Amino acid sequence: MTITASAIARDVLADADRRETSDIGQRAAEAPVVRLDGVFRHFGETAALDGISLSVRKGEVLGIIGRSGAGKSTLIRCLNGLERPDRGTIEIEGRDITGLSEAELQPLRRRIGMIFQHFNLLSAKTVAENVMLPLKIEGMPRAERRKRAADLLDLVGLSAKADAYPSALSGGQKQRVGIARALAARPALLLSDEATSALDPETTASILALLKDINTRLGLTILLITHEMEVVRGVADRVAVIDAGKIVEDGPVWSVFSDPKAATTKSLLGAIRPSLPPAIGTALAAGGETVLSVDLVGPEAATLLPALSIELGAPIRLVHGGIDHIQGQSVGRFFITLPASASLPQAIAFLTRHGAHVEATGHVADHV
Ligand SMILES: Nc1ncnc2c1ncn2[C@@H]1O[C@H](COP(=O)(O)OP(=O)(O)OP(=O)(O)O)[C@@H](O)[C@H]1O
Repeated sequence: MTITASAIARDVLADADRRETSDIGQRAAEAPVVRLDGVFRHFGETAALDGISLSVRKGEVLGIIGRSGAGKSTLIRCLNGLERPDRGTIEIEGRDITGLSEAELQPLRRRIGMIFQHFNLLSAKTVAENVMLPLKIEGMPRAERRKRAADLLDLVGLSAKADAYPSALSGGQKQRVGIARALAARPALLLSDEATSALDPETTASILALLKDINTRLGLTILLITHEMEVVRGVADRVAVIDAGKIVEDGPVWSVFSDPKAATTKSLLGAIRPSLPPAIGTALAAGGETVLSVDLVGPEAATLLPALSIELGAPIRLVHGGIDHIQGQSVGRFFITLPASASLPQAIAFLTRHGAHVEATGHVADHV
């Protein structure tokens, strides 16, 4: 579905800018939208958060990924003030929220729009009424609320469903309503808590495309909490991997995907990063073949293998892998074998000279 640029996009942007220079002030304009510094939250012996330091810049989409029990929910609860850290600071738009009273937290919570796995829509209210609810709580006049809800439903491509009830919507449509509602109060941050986990892959892709569209057109900062690398890959600029309450890896998505360092990252990437199927590896090794795994990021990923063939004067065989495109980068991961006549050291030297990371497995000695 294509969502055309609408007045709401300009309106949300203009409003966000006004807030920045008036309500929040110059300090906030320069500060990250979210900043955590040395945040600890222990439950007895369990370190749910074990010294988390993290910043989310304005306009950035940050994916926080971790397995079950890694500390994601505790992090979310700390961000919206439902949980207080034992130690450390949490700043939202430059303001430390850790010492604030419940009353002081209320306006700050409105700066964070949230979307959830199970949508959390009110079943007795129509789609438009659900979107208007945060504005009603804010005290916005009814006519203004209706106009803003209509604009937001236009933004998420659901104008035709304004008067429908949630029970008449598909999961993807419900999440679109959730997104419209989360944006109603013009938040500084959209916090997505496993928002696509209950959706099928196609609907997930359309929701991620919508989030990316909103991020691009409105400059909205988005924090995605997920256990799925596909979600991070689809929409995030940067990914932070959380494990046992610690950030074990943090970097641009293309970089982490092409060269994961932490064991947790490698394991989480397992399903979507090509790895040589064991049966193929075993068969090749039994046949005395050397398998090279070759990782390369950049435009050369597309030309590297033909160039290697020319260098060696012999055909090489691609047995697994290919080129992925992440954040505009070509991320190549290939598994190749060389003919027995080719020089393995020459191949490795050539690939390394062209910036590839190479590992040899199998009957390496046969070639040397
Ligand atoms: N209120 C609590 N009391 C005791 N232990 C807790 C509490 N909340 C969280 N924990 C523990 O802290 C750790 C982190 O939990 P958390 O719910 O933050 O993980 P998670 O990454 O959100 O997991 P999931 O993806 O399964 O929701 C877990 O070991 C959990 O058992």
